[in-house]
Amino acid sequence: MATVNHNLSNYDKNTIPNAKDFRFGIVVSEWNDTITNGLYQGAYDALLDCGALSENIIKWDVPGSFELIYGSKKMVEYQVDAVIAIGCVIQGETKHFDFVCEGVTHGIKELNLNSDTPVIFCVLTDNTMQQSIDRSGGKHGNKGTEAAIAAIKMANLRRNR
Ligand SMILES: Nc1c(NC[C@H](O)[C@H](O)[C@H](O)CO)[nH]c(=O)[nH]c1=O
Ligand SMILES: CC(=O)[C@@H](O)COP(=O)(O)O
Repeated sequence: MATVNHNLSNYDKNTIPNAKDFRFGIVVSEWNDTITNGLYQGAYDALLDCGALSENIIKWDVPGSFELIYGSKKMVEYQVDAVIAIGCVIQGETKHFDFVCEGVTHGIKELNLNSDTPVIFCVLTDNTMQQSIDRSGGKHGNKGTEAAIAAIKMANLRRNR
């Protein structure tokens, strides 16, 4: 279901495990930082709202979305319960968009396959800046909020399965 038809940023805390015992690593791309900062704030606020402690949320910045791969790998080694990789890739004039999106998607998939720590994909891949604005605290919600909820659920699955 497309985001425009369903704002997934609204969550019911009664359906989400308490996050008080989990440590989270958040890796944030500096490209399009007005967007990525909005995504980070949405994720941070949701983690706290669901019981996470601020001292258990570690934030690292990387230059661009492609560097989320290495940054997330290093964060996994930091012994957190889940990693959130935050980026915003916006179509430019060339095919570079395609390669960055494909690369970061594949890289984060590999991290999930090859480590025991869930890495949540919170990378916007948009055609326009407006689409990014709408999905980082705008009319279509905040993908950072959604990523935080996914991180809590996956950290809980990792702990209890
Ligand atoms: N155009 C965007 C980029 N490009 C930079 C790459 O992510 C990477 O940092 C560079 O290729 C060096 O390895 N990154 C974004 O996050 N968003 C963009 O729109
Ligand atoms: C995703 C990108 O790297 C892209 O925004 C860069 O813009 P351009 O394709 O015009 O060089």
